[in-house]
Amino acid sequence: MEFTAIPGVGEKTAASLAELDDADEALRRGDVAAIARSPAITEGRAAAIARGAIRREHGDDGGFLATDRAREIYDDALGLLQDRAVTTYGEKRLETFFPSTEQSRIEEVRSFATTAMKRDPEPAILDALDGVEPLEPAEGIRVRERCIATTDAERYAEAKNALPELPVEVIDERRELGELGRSYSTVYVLDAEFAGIDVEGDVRVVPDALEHPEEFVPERTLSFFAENRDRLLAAAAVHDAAGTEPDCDIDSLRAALDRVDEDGGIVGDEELERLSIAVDDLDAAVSTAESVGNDHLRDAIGERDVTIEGTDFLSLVEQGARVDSLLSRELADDYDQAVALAREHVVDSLDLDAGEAEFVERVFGGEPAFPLEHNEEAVSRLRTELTADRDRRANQLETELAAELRELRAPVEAMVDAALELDVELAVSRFARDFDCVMPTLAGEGFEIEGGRSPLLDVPFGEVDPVDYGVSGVTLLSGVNSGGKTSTLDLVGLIVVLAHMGLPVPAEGARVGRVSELHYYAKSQGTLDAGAFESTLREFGDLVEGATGRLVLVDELESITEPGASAKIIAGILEALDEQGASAVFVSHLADGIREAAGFEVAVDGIEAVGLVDGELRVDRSPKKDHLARSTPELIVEKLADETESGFYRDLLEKF
Ligand SMILES: Nc1ncnc2c1ncn2[C@@H]1O[C@H](COP(=O)(O)OP(=O)(O)OP(=O)(O)O)[C@@H](O)[C@H]1O
Repeated sequence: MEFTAIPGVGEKTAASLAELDDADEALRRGDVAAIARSPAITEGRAAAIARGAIRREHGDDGGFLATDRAREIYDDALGLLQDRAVTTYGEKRLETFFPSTEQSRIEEVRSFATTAMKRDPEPAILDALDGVEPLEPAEGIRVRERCIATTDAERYAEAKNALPELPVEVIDERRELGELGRSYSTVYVLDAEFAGIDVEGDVRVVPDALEHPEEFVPERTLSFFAENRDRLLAAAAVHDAAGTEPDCDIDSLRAALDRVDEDGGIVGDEELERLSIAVDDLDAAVSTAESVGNDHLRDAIGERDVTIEGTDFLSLVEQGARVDSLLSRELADDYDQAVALAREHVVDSLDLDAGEAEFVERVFGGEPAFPLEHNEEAVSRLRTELTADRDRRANQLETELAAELRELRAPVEAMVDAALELDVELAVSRFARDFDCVMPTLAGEGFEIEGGRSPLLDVPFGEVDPVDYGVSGVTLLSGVNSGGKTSTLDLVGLIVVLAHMGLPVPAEGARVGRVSELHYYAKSQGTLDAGAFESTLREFGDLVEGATGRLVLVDELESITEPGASAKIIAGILEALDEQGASAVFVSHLADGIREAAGFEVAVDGIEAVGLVDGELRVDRSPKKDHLARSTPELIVEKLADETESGFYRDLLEKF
């Protein structure tokens, strides 16, 4: 796919997308997590890019939500869905659902939503989802004990690129390989001509290393699993709770994770643990061994009567001769024993094997002396030996485990993706259950809603009265104050938006005709000044141009100017919309005036008060078709006329 062809994607973002493994697939599926894995793309931006890509694929021009209020209704719908997602991924992924004009897109989401609605959002699954997040690649790995070596400058650059975690050394001659062999626990040589070379250390000739670099940095795989451990276990728990079968064998995954520590190191290998402890405790062991030897010598000397010949004594006094000579003669056996004790302590306390013990021979020994002292150079050689053995052992185990884990990499990614996708499905399912939704039919003109209940009202959802309402063509909606006219428009807007998103709607039944654009105008706050009035009129002028296929919802447009002028303007707009076969619902208190001014028979529906109880209106929330509802003032005058003898109220009533 040409990424720059996606709306909102420039050269820079396209380059970031190109770095993804399978950007086309991620964009097609709206996989926000995969898109956000690309450098410099946040999750929020990823959702916008995915939306752009989906629009492009389905040929959607993105113009469905044509006004601010229409966009607000969409935002509210999205908010209700997002409130029901557990993961941030789920929230972002839901943003890739948008009302579309294209049948193919609507069908795609409808089939997703139909499956989703069957899912049972059990609390155990929702709890488990809490820890699931998209997997992160391991970063910041630096390997110091192994290196890559090559004689070729070009391969050097390739190696740096393919294996950024390892030091890469350029060598001129084989002698240098020996030096590297001494400095690193393992050297990987890229040049085939060194095959069979015999140099000190662990030097391996691996000419095809750059073709499968991950095998040479097992840390990459191990860190990936270590860093994502919680997410992986959470995703596994989601599948357990949901009873779904992920692609990956969860038992193998758990067993493998038990073998990796939180830093990506190996756990549970006795030999590696022995070597690691030996390296760490070497200095302490040598120092204690020295004390053990010296304690022995001190006791031996203390218990001994030393006879010193006169000449020796003189030579000691006159020439400052050292006591060592005396020691070697008098205490040779005790000294040997002290050395043996010290060596034994090092070997035993560090649990050294026979080969390593040989190095200890050189740590304590030599001519008898007091106090007994260790040979630092020998300690250092032992340390180098133990460290190299430890690193080699670790590398061997890491390589083996990483090879096993690499097999699991794709399956665990699929497992986490499936868990995250389940969150999106469960959000849709919870939305449908919380608001008693049904899948609408998309057919015909206008809309027909049965038992619709808006979740956007300021009353708890349980207390919302169901509304039946259907419109085909152009209609005025009249009704008492606070009867629910605005709420009805909101309900229609919400159901039309959700239906065009491919999602279920909060109603017992709904048929929605496909529309090309939703124009919803909220009630204006008071009369407009001349300039604002002119620009509003221009807006409606544009609206009625090419209005076929549009659904227009307008709330009390009369408030923009004086009632007489308003009625004429509304009548003119309705005429234009009617001529073009658009669907429209205009809420207005000026139904009579509009009808008079209109050049065609304008349909009027009404939200009727069923009575006044304790000064409060009781209304039937479902608009009556072809019925001009009586206004609140009329109802009150009627009440007064009924209650009193006064002819004034009866005369007043006559005037309505
Ligand atoms: N279907 C419903 N179920 C329960 N309560 C409702 C319903 N519809 C509206 N209401 C309540 O009535 C109130 C007024 O509704 P709304 O603003 O839609 O009336 P309106 O007819 O547009 O009023 P006005 O003529 O003053 O603009 C809402 O705030 C809500 O509390």
